[in-house]
Amino acid sequence: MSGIKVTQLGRFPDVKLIEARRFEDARGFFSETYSQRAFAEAGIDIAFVQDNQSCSADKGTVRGLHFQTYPFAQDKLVRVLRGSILDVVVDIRHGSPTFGQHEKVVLSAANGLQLLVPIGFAHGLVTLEPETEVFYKVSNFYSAANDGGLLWNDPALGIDWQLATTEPVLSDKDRKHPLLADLPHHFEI
Ligand SMILES: Cc1cn([C@H]2C[C@H](O)[C@@H](COP(=O)(O)OP(=O)(O)O[C@H]3O[C@H](C)C(=O)[C@H](O)[C@H]3O)O2)c(=O)[nH]c1=O
Repeated sequence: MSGIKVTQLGRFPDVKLIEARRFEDARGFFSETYSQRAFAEAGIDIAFVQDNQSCSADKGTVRGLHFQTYPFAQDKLVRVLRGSILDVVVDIRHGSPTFGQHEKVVLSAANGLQLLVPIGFAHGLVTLEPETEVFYKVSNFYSAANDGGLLWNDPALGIDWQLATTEPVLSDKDRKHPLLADLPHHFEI
């Protein structure tokens, strides 16, 4: 049975940690990392339309916190091909009892864990090793006009990124996102 194991990530019922079976032998391993059938059988029936991959040369690289707004809002299925990340999700659904709260989890090539980040959550990561490669499927196409963000180190979020230094490697864009208090009501429940 190739099935997947699905568990909830912390306080967020809709954020799922997914473990796909690894068939190990003397050569290494094989894994069906994504199967529309296995995911649907586990209650995850999302039509992914685009695959993304990023490589970060340095440990301590922060990417995020990102989301796309409607009509290009995206669910994301994130995994690590090489190295490891601390993956962070923040509930940005106004009206949610957990609005502004976050959960985080280590995803690595070694643990093979995947994270399903649904629409309504901002997503970010910090690399824990050099040359870390992240792969993720998304349920809507890229739209620069709908590219949203939240400031990674907003004190109101209280995220411990476990950085060895105070300054991460960061894009100029990621230095300029709004604070949670100033975030427009892109998502509401
Ligand atoms: C996301 C994306 C970007 N691009 C272009 C736009 C920029 O010229 C360049 C780098 O984009 P960006 O700096 O937004 O890439 P990251 O900082 O890795 O952001 C991503 O990583 C964080 C963790 C996320 O969760 C987002 O899905 C995603 O925004 O690729 C595209 O052409 N298509 C795309 O789907």
